[in-house]
Amino acid sequence: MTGVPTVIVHRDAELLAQAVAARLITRLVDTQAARGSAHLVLTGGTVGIATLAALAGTAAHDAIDWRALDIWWGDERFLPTGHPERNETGARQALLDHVDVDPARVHPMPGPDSGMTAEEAADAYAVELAKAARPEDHGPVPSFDVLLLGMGPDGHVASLFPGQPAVYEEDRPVVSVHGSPKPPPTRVSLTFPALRAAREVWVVAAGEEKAQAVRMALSDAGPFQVPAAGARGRQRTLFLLDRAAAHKIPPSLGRIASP
Ligand SMILES: O=C(O)[C@H](O)[C@@H](O)[C@H](O)[C@H](O)COP(=O)(O)O
Repeated sequence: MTGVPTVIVHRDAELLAQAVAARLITRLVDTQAARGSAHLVLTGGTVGIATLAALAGTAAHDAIDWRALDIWWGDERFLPTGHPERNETGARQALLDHVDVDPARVHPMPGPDSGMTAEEAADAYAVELAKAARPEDHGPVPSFDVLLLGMGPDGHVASLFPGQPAVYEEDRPVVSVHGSPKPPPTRVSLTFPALRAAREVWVVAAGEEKAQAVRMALSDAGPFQVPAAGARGRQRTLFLLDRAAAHKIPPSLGRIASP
């Protein structure tokens, strides 16, 4: 797990989404050039989906080999396929329906229409992740090249909410979540062990309401109290923020890029 995250601040939420999309193109193109394929984990939330829309809106997205990209989700609302509140629905509408992905390499988390409970859906996703893992990966999930995370005002990432059972999970890569403080109440989420298998974790946050959680996540808060404090990649962790979300960061953090 890496040490101190790199913080990059952009003028506003719109530029942040464009900049993260551009960064994603470069990262995925470089990864595919080096290894022929890549694993990307998507997030829900307004900033996460805005990033996908920005990616769809730039012609440069065709530099990515969409047929050689495995797409996963960090969490999912436990709702039927096609439900407007599913993270998958948002991702398909914003991006995936507009690029030539290989359907066999798009891995949505199952919903209740699968006939499974949330627990069974979590177990099924863990099996799918394990099938995609290779011997050189660190554990039962692939070494995700980029794992995107939005962050809530309480510092939650994926569906790992402060003090809830899922933040204490250290063995299973995927769990069900009940009683989520952010509706809907039932979800499926990657756990910290799965998040930390990623080569790079990118926490993307915008807005004044995130500033205190950003400050705590970059200071000495613990991951159970502020889950974003536990979201760290094996090689690199980025906090990609707009100025409003960054304005409470302690000066002690050192130089912050602010294009
Ligand atoms: O299912 C979800 O809701 C997301 O995965 C969640 O983790 C989201 O990314 C954050 O709550 C930030 O959402 P906003 O960007 O909309 O504040």
